[in-house]
Amino acid sequence: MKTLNKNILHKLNSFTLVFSCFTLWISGFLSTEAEGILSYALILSIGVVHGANDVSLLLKDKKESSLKEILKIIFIYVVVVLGTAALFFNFIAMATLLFIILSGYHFGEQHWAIRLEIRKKFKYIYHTLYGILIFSLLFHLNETESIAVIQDLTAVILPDNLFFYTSIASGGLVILFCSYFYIYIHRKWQFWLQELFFIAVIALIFKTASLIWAFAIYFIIWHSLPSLLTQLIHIYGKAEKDYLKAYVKSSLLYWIGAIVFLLMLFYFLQDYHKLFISILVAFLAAITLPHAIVMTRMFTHKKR
Ligand SMILES: CC1=C(/C=C/C(C)=C/C=C/C(C)=C/C=C/C=C(C)/C=C/C=C(C)/C=C/C2=C(C)CCCC2(C)C)C(C)(C)CCC1
Repeated sequence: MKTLNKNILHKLNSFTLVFSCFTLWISGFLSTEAEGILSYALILSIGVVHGANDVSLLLKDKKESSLKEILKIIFIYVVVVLGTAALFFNFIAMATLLFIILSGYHFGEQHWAIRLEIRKKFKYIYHTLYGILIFSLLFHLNETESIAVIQDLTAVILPDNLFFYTSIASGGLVILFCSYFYIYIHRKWQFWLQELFFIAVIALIFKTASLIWAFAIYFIIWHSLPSLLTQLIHIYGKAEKDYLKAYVKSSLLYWIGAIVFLLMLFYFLQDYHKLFISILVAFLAAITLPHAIVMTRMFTHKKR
């Protein structure tokens, strides 16, 4: 998959910024409870749907998509999800750390793969660093809440200021990489200034909103919707209303499967965690690995 066409990218950037401002504006009218409910509704609808078409994405490269082939992919996917969940609960602290790093890579890849072609030897490390910067800012700017959720999830009490230091370290490394990319790949200072502006907007959202609302805004507006657009272009060649309908239709069963899985996790884990958000993190951790693999395959498609 190539970087997005300039026109489409321009529209996507404008949409992302306008909607981010809109969500910040409406949060002024919402109570904390309403913000929480809206966040979970968005994460479990648009957020989960953006990963529910992974089977179609995998089948896209195959010549034939027989029922046997579909069932085989679903079987492997379910095994990876259950295996990750089992690993998560047996080594919860280590698994949470790995999950945050993998999520960083996945979020960084979605942001950059459509904007800039980076050579393989830098790509994985840079995408991961960028995502770690995003998570560090989210956790640092909502420090008390983040430390409480991580404690509820893993029983580990993190020191104050940890995320301040990870923000500085990842931010410094991202700036180093960007300076290199500016010199050797893309000598357009307007592009880099715009990226700096995006980081400032994201930090403002994280500072103003509660933890779950800030995460939901980033996850939906900055990650899931751009991912949906990229997937539509990859599967159908264009992002049009009818294709979106077809995408949602073919995602439906997998979406229901994922929600049933979340309900099962809730049933088994409710006595172990005080906060629902901890169960949500465990759920996302279990379904992220296969989804991240499918997305990396999609982004590297054209090189095969
Ligand atoms: C196909 C299929 C399916 C489905 C799937 C799906 C539906 C997917 C999705 C996917 C997805 C949908 C993904 C997502 C991702 C996400 C992410 C990557 C996130 C991350 C996050 C984070 C890392 C965070 C965290 C935190 C913490 C840690 C603390 C504080 C709070 C917070 C939350 C911020 C199933 C299973 C049924 C099976 C069959 C096949």
